[in-house]
Amino acid sequence: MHAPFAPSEAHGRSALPLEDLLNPHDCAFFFDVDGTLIDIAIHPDAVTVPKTLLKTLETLDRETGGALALVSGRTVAGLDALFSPLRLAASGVHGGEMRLSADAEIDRQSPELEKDIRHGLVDLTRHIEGVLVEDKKSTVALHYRLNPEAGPELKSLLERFVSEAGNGLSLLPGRLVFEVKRASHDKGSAVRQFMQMPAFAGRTPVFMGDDVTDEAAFAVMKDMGGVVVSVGRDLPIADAVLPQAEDVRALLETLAETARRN
Ligand SMILES: O=P(O)(O)OC[C@H]1O[C@H](O[C@H]2O[C@H](CO)[C@@H](O)[C@H](O)[C@H]2O)[C@H](O)[C@@H](O)[C@@H]1O
Repeated sequence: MHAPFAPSEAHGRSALPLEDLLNPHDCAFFFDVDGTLIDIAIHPDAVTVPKTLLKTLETLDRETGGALALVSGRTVAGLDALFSPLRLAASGVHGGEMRLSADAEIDRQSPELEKDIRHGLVDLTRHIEGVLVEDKKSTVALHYRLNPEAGPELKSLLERFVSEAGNGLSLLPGRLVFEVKRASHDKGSAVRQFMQMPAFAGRTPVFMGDDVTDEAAFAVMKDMGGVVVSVGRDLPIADAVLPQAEDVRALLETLAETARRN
């Protein structure tokens, strides 16, 4: 495991490593997926979930009594397919879908985006080479990983589109992606809902995330006395910083083993 790149007391952080700071039996765990649990890939469908990660998550979920949730920009159905056969509590499309426990139904927080909006986004960006449109119905992700130079043009087109559409739409930047979504929900609203559930309530919330899209949840951690673990970005709000997803996986393996033994 790499050493965290900001292990000292910068920003008032504890010098203790996370494996010593976090007692899994007292924590509620929230994990962003892409860039946090799994490595970034060139295409949304090209990611892989290591088998060891499945085992680790299964153990942590069991040992915490279900106080563990995936909180992602992907759909919950997409998360189930990726993490199969594991099924966990999950929030999808940036708080737009909630499954409050592993065996619950998926609850949609707002209506799907209208067809003319979704199709309008395809038309608007068709001429930009290397832009991939991922239509998740509740949100539309416009990826430019295949052509990073397209970022500024894409951003300005989408800002105008969202402002002209009105209708409570917002634009959320991510890792070489812009997502058009409703403003009414985000990862912060998702985490607040989980924390009201019996499996999560009364525990210390811990959110691990790598992206701008995780910042709403980071802010909620601060309101709730929780712990922010930032992956790959040294943010003042972070209680700890880990360099990359493989360091998260190694930390979780240690925590799962600790939980299993005690
Ligand atoms: O909130 P997350 O779980 O981090 O999901 C955010 C978005 O992740 C996916 O896109 C990102 O990962 C892809 C695979 O590594 C990468 O190719 C892309 O450039 C990234 O933006 C996913 O496709 C989106 O739907 C999620 O919203």
